[in-house]
Amino acid sequence: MFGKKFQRKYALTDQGIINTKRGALWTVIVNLVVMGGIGILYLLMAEFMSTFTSGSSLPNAVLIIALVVIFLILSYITHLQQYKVTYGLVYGEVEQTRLRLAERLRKLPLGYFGKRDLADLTETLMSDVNRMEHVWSHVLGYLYGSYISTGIIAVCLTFYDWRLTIASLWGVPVAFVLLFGTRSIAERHSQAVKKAALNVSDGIQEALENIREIRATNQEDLYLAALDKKIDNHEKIQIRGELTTGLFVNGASVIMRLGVATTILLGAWLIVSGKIDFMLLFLFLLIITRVYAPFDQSLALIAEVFVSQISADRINEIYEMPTAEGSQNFKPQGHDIEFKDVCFAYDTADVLKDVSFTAKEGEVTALVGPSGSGKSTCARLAARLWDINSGTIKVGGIDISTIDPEVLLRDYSMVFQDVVLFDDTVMENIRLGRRNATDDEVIAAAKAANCDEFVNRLAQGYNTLIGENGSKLSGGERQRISIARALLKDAPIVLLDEATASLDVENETKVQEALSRLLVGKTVLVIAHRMRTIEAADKIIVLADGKVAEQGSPNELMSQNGLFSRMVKLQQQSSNWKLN
Ligand SMILES: Nc1ncnc2c1ncn2[C@@H]1O[C@H](COP(=O)(O)OP(=O)(O)OP(=O)(O)O)[C@@H](O)[C@H]1O
Repeated sequence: MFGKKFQRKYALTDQGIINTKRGALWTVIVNLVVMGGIGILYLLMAEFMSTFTSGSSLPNAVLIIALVVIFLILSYITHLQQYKVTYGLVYGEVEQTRLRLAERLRKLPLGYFGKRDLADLTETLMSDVNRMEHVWSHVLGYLYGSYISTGIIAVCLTFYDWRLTIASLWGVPVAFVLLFGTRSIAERHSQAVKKAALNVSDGIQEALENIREIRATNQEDLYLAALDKKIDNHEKIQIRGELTTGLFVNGASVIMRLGVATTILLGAWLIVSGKIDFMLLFLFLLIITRVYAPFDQSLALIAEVFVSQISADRINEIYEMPTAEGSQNFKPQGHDIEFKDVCFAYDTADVLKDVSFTAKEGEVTALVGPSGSGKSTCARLAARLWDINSGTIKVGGIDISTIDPEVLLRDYSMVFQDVVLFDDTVMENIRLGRRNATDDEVIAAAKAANCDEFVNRLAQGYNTLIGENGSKLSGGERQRISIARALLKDAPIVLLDEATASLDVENETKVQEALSRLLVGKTVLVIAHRMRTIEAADKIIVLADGKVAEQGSPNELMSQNGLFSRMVKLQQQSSNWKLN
């Protein structure tokens, strides 16, 4: 009952499955204790009845009180224990599940994040886990414990009268068969509700992210109307879903309770025909009122069990996604980056086709080419941010697909177009480059990246909070923080993707000076549209449509009169830059 399939079905951790078993066990104990109370009530009633009918003496009051007190104490202890196991331990399970998800996400290749949108992932981490929490705490232990205790009670009752046992309990399996038979309908509705809810959160997130563009293009009304439509649709689908599950759940509850009617009818007939006495019917009536109670609670939440299946599937999808793993032992012979026949596609369309080149240690290798030719993709693949489809990428002779990305990235400093900053101070954002750097080292790197000038203007200097993703800073300031981070890290491989694109000429010149100090002796892969940025490159790889069109020194390429020389000439028309 509580095997691996059950664990996967409800996305439980190993500890979670143990807790669920405990919850079910304590539910069985609670239900049996309550049945014991009903048994005491029955015995007392039987004694009183025989006093009235045969005139025997009344039962001993002390014994009655003792039995009631024992029942109350047992009931209190078992309920408390059941509460602790089913509710208390579930919070630990929620924590473990979120940590396990976060750990998985940390190790997933970046390609995964391109395929699933962030609102969807946040939904899994927050709402899906919350929904599972409700099922773990309110349903699983109660439901499975009730199955077991009802089975035990049914066996005991057959010793009294098998006919009445069937008459009183037939409704339970029939109700559940009906409910699980209509499960696919409920699940379909749940899926539709979930999709509509995601559409709403996507719409809200999109509106918040693009608020500037929406205002700038006067699209507010249009956006709100579209969002309104999504919210209305969600409401409509939700009401339809609630009605459907309500119908099935209440139908099942009514069928279960029909057992009371059949027990009374059969019991009355058995009494009239002299086969049982009234007290036995009374016992059955007492018991069935209690047997239905835990099922009622589970039935009310059964819709959640159905919906939870979708949440569990979404959680399992993250658990089961192959992570980017590899050896912890990375001892390359130097840091040459070698691409050999590399093919890569983000989805189905090939972005890189048989790309081969070597970026040598101590040299600056520049990737140039038209927009969309695959330059940034090459830089990302060089750091194993994605895994390639075929070919090999080696660093210092070691295939990087065999190395744990976290270990590999220790040897990389990266400055990309899309700078990622955290809602923390300037100091801590730069320190991300090297966690154990002292304040003085951070400030030295910041000065080298020309951050000092704008940091001194901030209210709390280096201790100023810069907002979500550095929203309080300009594009150029954010880029300089990213460069300071790379300077601080001082890794043997440096990837620069449009690293100075957001800087004005004066700042660019200063930062280029700092960068040129950083780049000495390193393996540098640089991407820039502005030829000025790559004029000092030792080697140039020209990409066109995902293929290497030309490669060589700048002078060699200029003399070939190919794509590179055309690009340089085009830029010369708008500036006076000259090669050599
Ligand atoms: N995350 C992604 N998912 C799917 N396709 C992508 C992704 N990133 C880039 N692409 C596609 O891959 C191709 C190469 O993109 P890439 O960013 O490498 O080009 P690029 O040469 O760096 O362009 P640019 O000079 O404009 O920055 C483009 O067609 C782009 O649309």
